[in-house]
Amino acid sequence: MGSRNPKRKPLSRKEKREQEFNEIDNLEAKCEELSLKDREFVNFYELPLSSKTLKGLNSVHYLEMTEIQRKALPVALNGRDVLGAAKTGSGKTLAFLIPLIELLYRKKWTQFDGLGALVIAPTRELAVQIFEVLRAIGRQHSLSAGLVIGGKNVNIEQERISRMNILICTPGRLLQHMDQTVGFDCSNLQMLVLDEADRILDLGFEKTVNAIIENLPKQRQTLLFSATQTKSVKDLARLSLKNPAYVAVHEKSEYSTPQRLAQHYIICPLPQKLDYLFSFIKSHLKSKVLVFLSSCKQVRFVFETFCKMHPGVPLLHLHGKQKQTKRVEIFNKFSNMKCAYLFATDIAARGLDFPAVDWVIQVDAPEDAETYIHRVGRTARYEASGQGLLLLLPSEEEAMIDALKAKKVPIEKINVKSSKIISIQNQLQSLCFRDPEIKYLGQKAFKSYMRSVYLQKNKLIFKVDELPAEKYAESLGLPGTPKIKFIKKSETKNAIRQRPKQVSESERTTDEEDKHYQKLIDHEGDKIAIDSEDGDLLSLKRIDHELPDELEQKTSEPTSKRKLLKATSKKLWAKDSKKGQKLIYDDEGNPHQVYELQDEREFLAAGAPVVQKQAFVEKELTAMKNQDAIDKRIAKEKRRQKKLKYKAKLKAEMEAQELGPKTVLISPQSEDDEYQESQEEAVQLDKLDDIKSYGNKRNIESLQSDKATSDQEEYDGKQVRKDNKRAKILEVEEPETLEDHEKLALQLLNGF
Ligand SMILES: Nc1ncnc2c1ncn2[C@@H]1O[C@H](COP(=O)(O)OP(=O)(O)OP(=O)(O)O)[C@@H](O)[C@H]1O
Repeated sequence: MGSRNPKRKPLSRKEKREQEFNEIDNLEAKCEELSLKDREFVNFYELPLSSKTLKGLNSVHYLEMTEIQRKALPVALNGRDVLGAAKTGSGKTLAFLIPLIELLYRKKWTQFDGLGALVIAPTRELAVQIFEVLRAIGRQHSLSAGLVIGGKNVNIEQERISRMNILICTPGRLLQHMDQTVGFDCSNLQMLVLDEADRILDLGFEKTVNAIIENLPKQRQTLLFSATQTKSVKDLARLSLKNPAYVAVHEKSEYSTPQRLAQHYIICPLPQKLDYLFSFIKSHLKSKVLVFLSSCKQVRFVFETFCKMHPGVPLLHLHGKQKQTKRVEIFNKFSNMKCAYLFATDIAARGLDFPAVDWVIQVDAPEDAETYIHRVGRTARYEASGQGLLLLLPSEEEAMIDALKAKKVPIEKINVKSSKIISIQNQLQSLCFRDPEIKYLGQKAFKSYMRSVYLQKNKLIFKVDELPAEKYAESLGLPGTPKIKFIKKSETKNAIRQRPKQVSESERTTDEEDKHYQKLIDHEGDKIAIDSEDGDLLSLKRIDHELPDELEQKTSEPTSKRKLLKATSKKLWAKDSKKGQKLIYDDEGNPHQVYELQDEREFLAAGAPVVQKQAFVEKELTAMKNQDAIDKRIAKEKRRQKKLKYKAKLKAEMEAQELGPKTVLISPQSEDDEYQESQEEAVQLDKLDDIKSYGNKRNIESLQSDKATSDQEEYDGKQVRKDNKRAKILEVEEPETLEDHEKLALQLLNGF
């Protein structure tokens, strides 16, 4: 007889704590030994990890480590600072989250110890994603974790933030809490992680990140991870790294991008970019594709117009000007879709782990090779394969390809059969013509594209002077080329002066795009101003751009009370400023005053006013009559063509069915309304199909009354109802000649 397993007595709280403390002592010793070992670990359980973390990893099926995890985890668990670099999609997130959880666990961190670890990510989406991974693998631990990103209610965050042990945040919002939230204390911080470290340490975030670091204790462990890692000594000094371990697993590999990623580029003239993109979509309807464009406005224009052209696949768009809830919704939606196109700015370029993306298309060239690598890395993640396609203008090809080759990106040129390209220019033109909002979006997209090219740092790739501006505007469907004016830095001083030094939190954005411009401006000697209706001067949004002291004083301290009053009173300002002028534009786009007076001498020379008036009236009358006659002829011809077409169709159908006597069913309708005509014609043809199957007059009558009823439901105008009541059936031999038609028309006019 086998003895039954005696039921184990559950451990008391004290016993549990003792067991945990034993485990921790054991782990501490093993982690210290890690520096001595030169052993390759393969599975997570081989590392000195807590049973809680191992359970968490197991629950999401992470068993075997990826290369970066194998190399970075032992070093980080040993307590050293780490500079981790590995290809996109190679599992860097776990390489910093596991040491973070383990460190706090080994230090027996409790809610009373406050903030123990900080993870900083460049975009909100990436922060959300990291938070989700942390939640998944850390669920067995009793540590509290919070997500601190812009676009959420700051007050709610303020209430909770001081209770958190781990924070995942974007730089702007974190600094805001450091400045404003009472009781937010970082003095006990044990670990700082920068994901996409090179991005966080670059110029766009420089001042914010410096200010954050000033608030952190120097005694801490720091981990930096990115696919394109910084090695700048200056950057490392800023972070006070101590003897960091540089773990770059793919540095020696032949290529810097994933092995299963096939990368191609095509040369595409600027005015044909959207044709190429649309043609690609039409021929890849069963794919999941991420499309990168250079600005929010580009994204919006392409998204709105392509939606209206119904390509036959779901379209989504993601950019920094959307509300946070919308951004999260789109992120989740695209993640869960099998076939869809997501048009996005560079906010989607780094770190995001959308599952199973088949293609990444870069419609607008990336600012540099690093950005290319991050964008294209949204596909072929972990063990999956994927494809990348880059569209380059002829002027961009040489320098961009050189830059990519220098960064070990294997990219091949392919040619596209011009016969396969669908031109959408006419459709865009008609959309812009019909919908002023689309036209407005198009103008904005045009300007923002030109602006982004102008602002690019690498002038060997981006040559604004070589862009075919007019043709590009035409290709977007715009009726004319929007005016753009590039002005020198000195000319923008006034505009700068008028900007307040600080911007509100709602204006602060982690939007890659804005920072990207920001960064570029810092590099540029010149600034750019766009001559747009909303005074779209390229202004600096970010808080870390200060005005020179001198300028600041001029704006903030008016020299007299009168000036102060004037500066703050809209009424006084409006009184002194010039009144606006109303202009009318002719067909050629030339502006005219609303009332333009003829030169008096010319007017008198043309004869007496009464005679002139008479001549004018006669001239206009003749013109009207002529035009009227032309219109009538056209309308008549249209009606005739339509009748002939309808008759031929009917005849063919009758013959096919051998329905006996030829019958034409006519109902009263307005001949002017083409749309209604065609609708009713379609209805009649449908009904006739039914008639044919019954084949007798009674059915025809009942169908006619059916039609009257459905017409009444559809058009609720009185006249239509009246007409329908009067509707009769007219059976005639099919008219063969023009006389027959006229006779039939007369009968109809005379009420049969
Ligand atoms: N050990 C593992 N076993 C199985 N899958 C893993 C493992 N580690 C990571 N992954 C998966 O690999 C994918 C990419 O991981 P992750 O997002 O961490 O990559 P990354 O290196 O940070 O990429 P990027 O450079 O683009 O930010 C994720 O879907 C993740 O679930």
